[in-house]
Amino acid sequence: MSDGVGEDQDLDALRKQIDALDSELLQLISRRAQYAQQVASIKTCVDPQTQFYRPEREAEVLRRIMALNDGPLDDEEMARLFREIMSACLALEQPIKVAYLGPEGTFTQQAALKHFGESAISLPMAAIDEVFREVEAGAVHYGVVPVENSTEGVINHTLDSFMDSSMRISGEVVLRIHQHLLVSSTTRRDKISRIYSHPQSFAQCRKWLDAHYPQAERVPVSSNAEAARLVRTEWHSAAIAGDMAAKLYDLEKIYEKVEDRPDNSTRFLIIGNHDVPPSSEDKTSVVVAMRNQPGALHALLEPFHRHQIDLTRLETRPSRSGAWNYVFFIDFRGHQDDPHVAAMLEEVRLRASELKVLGSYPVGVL
Ligand SMILES: O=C(O)C(=O)C[C@]1(C(=O)O)C=C[C@@H](O)C=C1
Repeated sequence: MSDGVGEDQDLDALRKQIDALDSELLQLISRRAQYAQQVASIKTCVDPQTQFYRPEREAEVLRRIMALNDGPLDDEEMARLFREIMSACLALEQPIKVAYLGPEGTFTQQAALKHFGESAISLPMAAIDEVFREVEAGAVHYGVVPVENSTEGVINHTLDSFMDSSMRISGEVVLRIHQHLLVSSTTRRDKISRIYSHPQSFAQCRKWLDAHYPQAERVPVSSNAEAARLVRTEWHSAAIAGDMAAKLYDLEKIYEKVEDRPDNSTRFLIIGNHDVPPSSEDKTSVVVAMRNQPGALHALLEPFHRHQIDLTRLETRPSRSGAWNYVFFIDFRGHQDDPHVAAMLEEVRLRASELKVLGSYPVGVL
C-alpha cells in the first residue's frame, strides 16, 4: 500500500518534467510563429495582392506530421493540434474570414473550424448562394458549403450554385455526423410530443425515430441550430441536432448518436477565388455539358478510362439551358497541372459542349 508521500513525489517529479517541456514547447511555437511572420513579409514583398493562406502547404504540413507521428497520441489528434498551431500562425499573417452556411452551431460551421482551425473568423450566411456571393464579392476570403452526405446523397443547391458561378474549389473536408436527441432543462422528457430538425437530419435518423418516438410530430426547420433554439422555448419539444448546436443553446443529450448509419458523414467544399498549386495528393472537380445524343456518357468517360484516372464521384443534374443538355459533375484523383490530367481534360473538352474546371485541391487530410 502506498503511504501517499512517494506518490506525491512521483507526481511532483513528473509535473516538473511537464513544466520543463511546456516551456520548451512555448519557445518552439513562438519561434514557429516568428517564421510565419517572416514568410508573410516575403509574400507581401513579392506580391502585394498575395495569398497568405496556402492550402497545398497546409495539407503537406499535416500529412508530414501524421507520417512522423509514433504515438501515443493518434495521427488525427496530433494533426488537430498542429492544425490549431498553423491556424494561429496564419492569423498572425492575416486574420482569415470564412463564410459558412449558418446559422451558428451548424455542422457547416463545425466543418469550417475543422478545416481552418479556431483562429479563423467564421461568419454565418442564411443560404448557400449567399456564401457564394460573399466570396465572389471579396467580402470574405473563403466559403464553406455542404456538397454530399453519405446517407442522403448530393446537396443539389450547392451543385447548381457552381453552374452559375466562377468560384473555384480550394479544398474539401469530411465530417463524421453524429446526431443527438436534445432537450432543455425545462423539457418534460416523458411528454415529448414534437421533434424539430432539418429535413436531412430527419432522414438520417428515420428508423431510430420510428422505433423510439413513433407518435411525436416531426417538424422540419431550416437548420439543426434553429431546431435547438426552438427547444428552449417549449417544454414538450426536443431537437435532433449535433454537438455544436447543443453547446450553443445549452441543451442536454438524452440519446447520443441516433443516426441510423454509424458511418454517417458529410463532405463540404471550400470555395475561393484562386487556383491551388499541386500538393502530393490532389483531387479535381469539373462540370461537363454533353450534347443529347446516344453514347454521350461513354464518350465523356472513355478518356478518363484510357488515361487511368480514378473517378471518385459522378453526378448528373438537369440542364437549365438548351446548350447544357446533360450536365455531369465529376470528381477525380489528380491535379489539373499534372500532364496526363491536362491531356485527358483536353480530349474531354473536344467531346463536350462545355467543360468547366471547378478546381484542383488537396484531398482532405483531417
Ligand atoms: O508556408 C506558408 O506559406 C505560411 O504562410 C506558413 C503556414 C504555417 O504556419 O505553416 C501558415 C499559413 C499558410 O496557410 C501555410 C503555412
